[in-house]
Amino acid sequence: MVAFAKGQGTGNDFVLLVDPAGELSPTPEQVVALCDRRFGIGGDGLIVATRTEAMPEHERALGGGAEWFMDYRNADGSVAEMCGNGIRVFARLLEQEGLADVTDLQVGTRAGIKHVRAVDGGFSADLGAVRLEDGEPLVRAAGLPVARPGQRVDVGNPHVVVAIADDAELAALDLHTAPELEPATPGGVNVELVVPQGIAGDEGRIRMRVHERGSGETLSCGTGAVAAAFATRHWAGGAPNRWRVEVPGGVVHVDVDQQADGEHAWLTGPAEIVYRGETAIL
Ligand SMILES: N[C@H](CCC[C@H](N)C(=O)O)C(=O)O
Repeated sequence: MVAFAKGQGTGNDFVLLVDPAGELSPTPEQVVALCDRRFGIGGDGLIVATRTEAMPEHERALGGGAEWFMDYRNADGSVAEMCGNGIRVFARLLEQEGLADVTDLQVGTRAGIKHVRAVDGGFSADLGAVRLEDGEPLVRAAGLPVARPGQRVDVGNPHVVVAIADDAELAALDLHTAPELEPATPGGVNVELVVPQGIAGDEGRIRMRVHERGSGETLSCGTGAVAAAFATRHWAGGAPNRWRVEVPGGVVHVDVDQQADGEHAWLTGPAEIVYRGETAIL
């Protein structure tokens, strides 16, 4: 039997393993079994905490000088570069295990080293420079009256953000099946459907739903919230720098931070370890 933790951040939930020496190396089939909500533990994804030195050479290079590496897998067993909600829950687990000082933590990921800080009972993570990309794929979704052009956003993982007319149209979307993109994105893409809610003071507000690559509709997606904020800010003319993003599972905040290599996104929100157990799946 192998010990695991179950955690969540704004309803994006994860199975978590602490595997310092990288001995578990779960197969895609085991990830699917762990994330299955009937036959397994259940989760939108799996997070494995491994010492960067124990990761394969490619990941070790990406993880640089960070002591711990966040190895993220989607519920379908596919590997993703980054998980914005997950890195907060990852930090919470390291804190509870006494494995790291999380007041100011560097985490290795397949999208490079990320900086995480404990704030106001949750965590704030610098997800790195966010890039708006060319090409406006046409997006079709069940319940969306007409196909709409989407904005491609790179948050270390790929996203397409689509503006939705209003809350009623957002609620009417059926995201049991993945939105269809034209042209399609090789390897799949995370799709955020967003209703701008206006700007209050220096804070923009949006409401969104998300269909995640490799997991389906989730209650929240951290990198997706960043993508949605950056796309909406672009459509609004490049301001403001602070965004409140309401997702079905709660609220996260996105702050734009101009750094030498571009506009970074700080993603802030809660993180909770809900329970612990042992599994026979591994
Ligand atoms: N499904 C995403 C990874 C999980 C991202 C999401 N859970 C987040 O909080 O960023 C992908 O394949 O890129």
